[in-house]
Amino acid sequence: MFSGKIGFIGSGQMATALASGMLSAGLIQKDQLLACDVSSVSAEKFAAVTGGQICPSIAMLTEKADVIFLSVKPQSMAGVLQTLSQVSTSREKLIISIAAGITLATLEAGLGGPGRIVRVMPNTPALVGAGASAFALSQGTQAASANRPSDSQIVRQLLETVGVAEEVPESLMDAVTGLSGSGPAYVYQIIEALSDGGVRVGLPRATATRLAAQTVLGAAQMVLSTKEHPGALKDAVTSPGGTTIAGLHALESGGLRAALMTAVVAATQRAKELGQPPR
Ligand SMILES: NC(=O)C1=CN([C@@H]2O[C@H](COP(=O)(O)OP(=O)(O)OC[C@H]3O[C@@H](n4cnc5c(N)ncnc54)[C@H](O)[C@@H]3O)[C@@H](O)[C@H]2O)C=CC1
Ligand SMILES: O=C(O)[C@@H]1CCC=N1
Repeated sequence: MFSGKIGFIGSGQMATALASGMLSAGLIQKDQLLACDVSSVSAEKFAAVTGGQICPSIAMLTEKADVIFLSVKPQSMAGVLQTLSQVSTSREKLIISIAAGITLATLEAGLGGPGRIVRVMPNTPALVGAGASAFALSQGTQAASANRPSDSQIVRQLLETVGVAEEVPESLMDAVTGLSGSGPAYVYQIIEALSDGGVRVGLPRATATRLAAQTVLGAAQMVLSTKEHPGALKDAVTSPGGTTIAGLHALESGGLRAALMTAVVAATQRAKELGQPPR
């Protein structure tokens, strides 16, 4: 259980996934959840899905919340930081940015100096408790004291409630963004393509999609549970002269592995670009 209030500035896809995951896991109740958004459509959708309270302003949310997620697009961050820096109580709050590319230095500069600031890269499977997040702490985060956990412990608790969480040096946050932040979209394309393949060889669509998704889930669980190298697990599926090696040969001819590696590199590069100040 978490006893404080959690606020989201920006109540879109990722905020809704995190909030819903925390509620489903029983970490918080809906009366501990706040959000504010410039779009009333987005705010109302968040309230309808989560039951959280909508605040009319960033100032009001900041007064009430103990932990504040900055969950706007990177392009909207400068304006949010400017508004937040003018709310005197913001310096006491734990501020967690989930924006791709936005550095701790940019967050500190925008908020008027060092503070309780953390950079997190979550992903949308947090909605179903299967998220993969990484976080990097700024110098101004608080250590534990007799009556209070450290900011690091708070962030880890929030993220581990909705999946796995790794603390990483900030220099690796763009790489995390390119891999696990964007990664669910790569895997959805893989599942869709596998399903298309199943339909191509005669399976009904619903059956094909279910089998494809469960195959991805099962293979991922094998990697995590057995701790075997993925190549060794692949070898265990692959009979000499059998069906799997025929399929793997086709994947190699299509450049699947190179395409996935290039996707991670391209997304990492884009995260770096998003963190640059606009020209
Ligand atoms: N969608 C994803 O899978 C992931 C997104 N992120 C990061 O999360 C952040 C949000 O992304 P999404 O949820 O996908 O975007 P989104 O577009 O669904 O949500 C952003 C929300 O912020 C609101 N907003 C814009 N300016 C605002 C302001 N000044 N004050 C209050 N609200 C404002 C928008 O109206 C919108 O509802 C981004 O920085 C993104 O890099 C990180 C990991 C994964
Ligand atoms: O596409 C994006 O920019 C965001 C960041 C990671 C996932 N979605």
